[in-house]
Amino acid sequence: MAPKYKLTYFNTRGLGEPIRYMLAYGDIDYEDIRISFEEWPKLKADSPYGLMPFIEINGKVINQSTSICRYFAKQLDLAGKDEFEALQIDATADTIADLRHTIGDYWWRSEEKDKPKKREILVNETIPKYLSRFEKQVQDNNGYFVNGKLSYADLYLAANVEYLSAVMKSNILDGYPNLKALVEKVDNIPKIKAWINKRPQSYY
Ligand SMILES: N[C@@H](CCC(=O)N[C@@H](CS)C(=O)NCC(=O)O)C(=O)O
Repeated sequence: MAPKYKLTYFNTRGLGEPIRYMLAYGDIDYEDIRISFEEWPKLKADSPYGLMPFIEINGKVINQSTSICRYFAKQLDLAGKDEFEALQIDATADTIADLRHTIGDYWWRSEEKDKPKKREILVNETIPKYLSRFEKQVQDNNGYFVNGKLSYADLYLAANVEYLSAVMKSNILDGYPNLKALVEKVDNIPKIKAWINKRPQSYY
């Protein structure tokens, strides 16, 4: 029997969307549980490490969004054909997660008075540092992050772009044509496209 999955996260894209992309790509059935910011404090103490997202798999609860993506990626043949390819894919996804964490720190965990300076550093230094390297990697790999074929790192970028662009209040991929083309390719995979068309609306 197919495992029973329940994914719990805020009603945002944020750290939940990469997992939802994997589930959509694999056409995997799951319960998409969305917790409001008001409800969350009541649930926090009973969650693993007081953080979301987490997934329940046949009654067992597991945290860490990127690990959960990788778990599904392995089942969907998106995690590499051998150990070295898997390492390249994992390193790419973890680097995207690093960028997301830095942007998240600025937006969610900074004092208002510090935000303008932090934003300036992000826009002028941090984001270009990451995206220019990603751009070259995709250019060198025939339109994908690793070895010219789709992997979960590609889905991971695509699933993060709207959230990060919402935080930065501009499309973070402007000026990076290879990354834009990659995201468009991923978002046009029929099962991903169907998910994008039916998913609940959210700003972040
Ligand atoms: N490394 C973890 C980070 C989890 C995390 O920071 N979750 C944030 C949401 S974006 C959270 O639950 N914040 C609520 C809180 O701190 O109460 C992952 O990728 O799953």
